[in-house]
Amino acid sequence: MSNQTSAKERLLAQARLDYQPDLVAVDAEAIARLPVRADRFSHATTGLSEKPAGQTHQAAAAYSIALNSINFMFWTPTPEGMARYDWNGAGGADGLTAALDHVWGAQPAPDRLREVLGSGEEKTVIDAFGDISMPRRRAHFLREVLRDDQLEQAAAELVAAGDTGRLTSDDAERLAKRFPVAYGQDTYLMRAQLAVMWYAGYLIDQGTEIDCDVIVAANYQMPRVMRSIKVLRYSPELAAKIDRHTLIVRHSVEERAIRAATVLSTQAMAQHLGVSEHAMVNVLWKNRLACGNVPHHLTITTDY
Ligand SMILES: Nc1nc2c(c(CN[C@H]3C=C[C@H](O)[C@@H]3O)cn2[C@@H]2O[C@H](COP(=O)(O)O)[C@@H](O)[C@H]2O)c(=O)[nH]1
Repeated sequence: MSNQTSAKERLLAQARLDYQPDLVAVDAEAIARLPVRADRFSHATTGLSEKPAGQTHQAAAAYSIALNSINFMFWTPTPEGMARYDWNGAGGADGLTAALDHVWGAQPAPDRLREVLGSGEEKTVIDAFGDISMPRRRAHFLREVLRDDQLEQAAAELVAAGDTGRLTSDDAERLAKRFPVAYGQDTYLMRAQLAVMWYAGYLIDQGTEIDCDVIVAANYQMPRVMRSIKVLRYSPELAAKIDRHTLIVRHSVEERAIRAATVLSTQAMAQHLGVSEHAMVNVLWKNRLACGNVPHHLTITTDY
């Protein structure tokens, strides 16, 4: 592993180490049978262009970074399994986005966000987002991101990277280094890459050509979708655990196996279909509600 040059290569290498096909296997034959329909694939449209933060590249980058610092775990364990996060009728990440927009207000710059959520106090998160899991952790993440002019500096860096026409996992790794608490704890850089992908999606919506090279699959929705389309094959024991809503411990062999298989199958599917990995994940993400009530694995984590 001496000549790894990019963050993406490092995270693919991590996935190969964590891969446990006895627990979760990538089904190469199922992938080979996927119909090639390149017309269905595109970048993620996030609606950021229509928001106040969409008025400038700098503000859009800041929004992408702030939002994704707390884009994780939209469920809470309950005796029956779990309860999903909801904000005024919008569920999961969509609910978070709606609540964040409310705090952000009408100005492009993140000043109001800093005013309302910069203190690091748990109560500010509960007031802004309602009944959400891990409010203390989210408050700490926001405090780090909103400290001094760190967010503005990180946004300026992302804008400069975007100006080169190419955004990659290396830009996500830079975010993880700048914000070790909010972004630096995940070996798969899931939310950091999502931040980069949001900004890339914004630029593409603005008509800018961007080569975006990230893999944002290691969350709880992607493995669920991939299981339902049979691209991932779970061991009967692990499948039963997930179906029974048994918690899967963070960093356990099982959790790492799930995340690894998700990353590797994203790469394999994208290669088979001749599309980028972010477009691959985006089409699965958009169709995640179509796989009915297949449960997702429950890991208490701030990574995704
Ligand atoms: N690959 C990929 N993963 C994504 C996103 C998003 C937010 N995007 C949308 C929001 C508004 C716009 O329409 C965006 O498209 C959240 N996640 C991850 O999923 C999990 C949340 O799932 P649920 O509980 O069902 O919302 C959580 O781990 C979160 O980190 C994405 O776009 N791509």
